Amino acid sequence: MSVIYDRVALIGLGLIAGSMAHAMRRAGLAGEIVGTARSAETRAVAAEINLCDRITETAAEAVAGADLVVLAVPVGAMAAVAAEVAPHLAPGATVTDVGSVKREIIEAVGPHLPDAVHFVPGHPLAGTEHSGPRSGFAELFDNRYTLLTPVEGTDPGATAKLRALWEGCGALVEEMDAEHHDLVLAVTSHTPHLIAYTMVGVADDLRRVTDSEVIKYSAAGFRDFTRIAASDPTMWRDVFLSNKEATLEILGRFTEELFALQRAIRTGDGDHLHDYFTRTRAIRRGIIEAGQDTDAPNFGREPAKKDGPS
Ligand SMILES: NC(=O)c1ccc[n+]([C@@H]2O[C@H](COP(=O)([O-])OP(=O)(O)OC[C@H]3O[C@@H](n4cnc5c(N)ncnc54)[C@H](O)[C@@H]3O)[C@@H](O)[C@H]2O)c1
Ligand SMILES: O=C(O)C(=O)C[C@]1(C(=O)O)C=C[C@@H](O)C=C1
Repeated sequence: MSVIYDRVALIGLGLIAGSMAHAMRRAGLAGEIVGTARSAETRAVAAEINLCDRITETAAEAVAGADLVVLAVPVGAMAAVAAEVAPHLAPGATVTDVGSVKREIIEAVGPHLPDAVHFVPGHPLAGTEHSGPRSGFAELFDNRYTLLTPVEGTDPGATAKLRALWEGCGALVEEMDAEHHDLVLAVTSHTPHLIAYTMVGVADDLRRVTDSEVIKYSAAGFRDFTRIAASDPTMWRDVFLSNKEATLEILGRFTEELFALQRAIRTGDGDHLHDYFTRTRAIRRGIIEAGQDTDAPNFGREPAKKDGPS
């Protein structure tokens, strides 16, 4: 594969930016990768593991002369970072982000950017519960979707170039309206995370079951919940605060279904439970048939990675 952007600036050097750096290098997609992070410790680790070709102290320095700028910080920090880099962006550059929520980022980031740059928001649907500069790996995006949510009037050439970069990183790319993205992700990612956080919280609260019993006897289902519930607290706080409406809508539906199942258990309605579980089993089979097998090595089940500073 050949170079798509001469200089890519990564703002924030955690799981996603780190994985992009590895994936871009794997395929030779960037002439130069420049990275920056707000903490000196993160920058030092990134330099130590040679994550980027160059590390700068400030975001302003990182974006100078870059033809692609990737905002890879928590959703709630996107606007401030955009405001900081805006005066230093090269005319004609593309700015993208990797945030898990799209509408609020577009509203918060868009107004800071000069007319002379292209803003193409994005979201790779791939991750792990780890964070920080040591957690990234080149295969993270392989065969996983990245959704681009360009706003009306975005230059199709800028979107096509970003699509090529993500494809070069191994991703399957689709375009989607930001509002719809936020609803879909509330169903497939945000609410499931909230449920995992809750279930692990319940186990923690249940004083009749000791912590050591939770650890010793944790069955596979609960273990999966604990992996998800170990995800970065700042990232997930921002996701829920930013995707409030869609998450609350899905949570409302979830609660209704939960009450129906609760009632079926109380009244001994085995048919209801059986029918329900038959329907949900078919969804899992559909995911596997579509090639998005959650047991595949790249579905958040990579060998343990160390969390680094973030
Ligand atoms: N982790 C996932 O599974 C996943 C998947 C897809 C998208 N995302 C999105 O990608 C973005 C980055 O997530 P990540 O998992 O790489 O996070 P991370 O914690 O691994 O890295 C975040 C980086 O942002 C920096 N940062 C944190 N707060 C900041 C602030 N206030 N100002 C400037 N920099 C700040 C940190 O120092 C770090 O370098 C988030 O917006 C997240 O929603 C995450
Ligand atoms: O496997 C995981 O750790 C994830 O939860 C990754 C996951 C997801 O929900 O699928 C989490 C948040 C993102 O915005 C994208 C991907």
